[in-house]
Amino acid sequence: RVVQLCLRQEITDKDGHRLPPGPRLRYPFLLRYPERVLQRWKERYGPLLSFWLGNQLFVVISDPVIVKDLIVTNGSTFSGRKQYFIKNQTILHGLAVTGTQYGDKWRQHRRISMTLLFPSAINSYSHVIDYEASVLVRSLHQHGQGGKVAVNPVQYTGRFALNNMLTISYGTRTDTSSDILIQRALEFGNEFMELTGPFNNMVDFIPMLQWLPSPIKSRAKAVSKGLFDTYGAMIERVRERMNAGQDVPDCLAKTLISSQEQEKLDQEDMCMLAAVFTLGGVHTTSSTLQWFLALIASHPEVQVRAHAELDAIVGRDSWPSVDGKQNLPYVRAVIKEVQRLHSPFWMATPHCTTAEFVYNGMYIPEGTVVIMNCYAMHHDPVRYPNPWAFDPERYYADTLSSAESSRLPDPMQRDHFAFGAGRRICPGMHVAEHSLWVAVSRILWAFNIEAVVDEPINLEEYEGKSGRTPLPFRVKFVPRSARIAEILETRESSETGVQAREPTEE
Ligand code: HEM
Repeated sequence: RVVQLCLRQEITDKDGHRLPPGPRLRYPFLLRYPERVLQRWKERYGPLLSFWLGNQLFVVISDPVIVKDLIVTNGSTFSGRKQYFIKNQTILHGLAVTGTQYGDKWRQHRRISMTLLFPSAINSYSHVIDYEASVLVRSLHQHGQGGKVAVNPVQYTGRFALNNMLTISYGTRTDTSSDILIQRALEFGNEFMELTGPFNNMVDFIPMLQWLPSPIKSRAKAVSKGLFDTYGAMIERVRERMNAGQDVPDCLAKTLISSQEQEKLDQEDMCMLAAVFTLGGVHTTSSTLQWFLALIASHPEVQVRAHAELDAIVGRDSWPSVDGKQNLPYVRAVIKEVQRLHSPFWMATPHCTTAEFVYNGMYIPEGTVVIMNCYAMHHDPVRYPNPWAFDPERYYADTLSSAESSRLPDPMQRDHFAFGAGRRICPGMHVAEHSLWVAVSRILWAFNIEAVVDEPINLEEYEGKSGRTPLPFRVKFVPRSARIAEILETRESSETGVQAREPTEE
């Protein structure tokens, strides 16, 4: 019996189809950097492999064509979510779109959140993202004392991403990067990413452990309570403002409150729907910006090329416009290359089968967790020659947005898989791309981003088990022109139309 518990279980369907090949042992969890293990297994067992963690069967896809065949074309079978004990049951209570089982509730919650995330909806708040980008660049300039002092960018990228999400979710923003709400939201985000890796928690795969008290269970409960308390209170604040007849800007909370009865949403639904923008959109966008800064400071030759393009097309008297993407193909390519080389999620978010399926003679049972192995796909030398190099040139001629690219008939032509695939593809991808564009193009326009002597930036290791951020690092933001401070000054005086939080709640 003990041997059985340690060995792979070979199961077949009624026609004798076997599972995709995989390692002979059954594991209780996978250690840190599981993508490296999966890469080795991919070399050994091929682009569709299977393995067991405790009682859970996983299938790992490392090939874009198989992703398309299974997750996109057969989305009706491959769009479930495993109800992980820690992530989905304890923290998210099976909600928050990302944690919701495939079905009517997921459809309803995804539809509601999309009302704020469609490209047409973004137009109504793109001026806010524009404004937040100027706050970001100005803070880096000020706190970096014009390039004299090295800066750890985490608070600044965090505030940029958080304010964008707070605006969309609650029509509000925070004023300083040391604001307690920013700290708390970033801490929740980091803790959530630490606790919710797809392979790390033994308790997710050995059910009897779920009955025992454990530090990880306590931490998960604390995050869950924090999410409900913080975001629930913020919804109530919007409700109070609406009840008092105040002019509340259009935002998710307002949509939820206005349609609460019609959509039959309870308080848990509302909290988790509102929380997901902050959970899904802040850590991801902020970490992509941090990887951008880590990579660009480590590759001066890329920076020189980007600056040459900016000088030739935009000049130094005004900065890149919100819709100037098509005129700056190299800067646009830098963003895609950052997302390829350092996607925040190497495993996307695991899908789960809602029925059994046979693919090329291999059996995938109902309830199998299906992993898109972005790490392997993003480092495939056939699709990306010299795959470990940071080389934006490879995307120079790619004029498509990531959403357009995800719909290409040939999956080998898709830009990258950082936003996942199929029916669960990231609904925030339009706003994420928009935010990344304004932040990256303007930071590049404003500064030479320089590594600090004797402080090497680590591009190999990272923090977070589900979402990845670089280890702490510092860079210098050296202004590229004497007029930058003046230009930033005039830009930041523009109106946002959103409310800063009341100081009493700091
Ligand atoms: C660079 C930024 C971002 C990255 C890399 C990213 C990545 C992802 C990935 C990989 C998934 C899983 C897709 C799948 O299951 O196939 C996902 C899902 C999701 N993302 Fe994003 N995301 C980003 C920004 C955002 C933003 C800004 C929002 C909200 C405004 C957001 C909200 C969501 C939601 C709600 C889901 C769950 C979708 C579902 O299960 O149906 N994300 N994201």
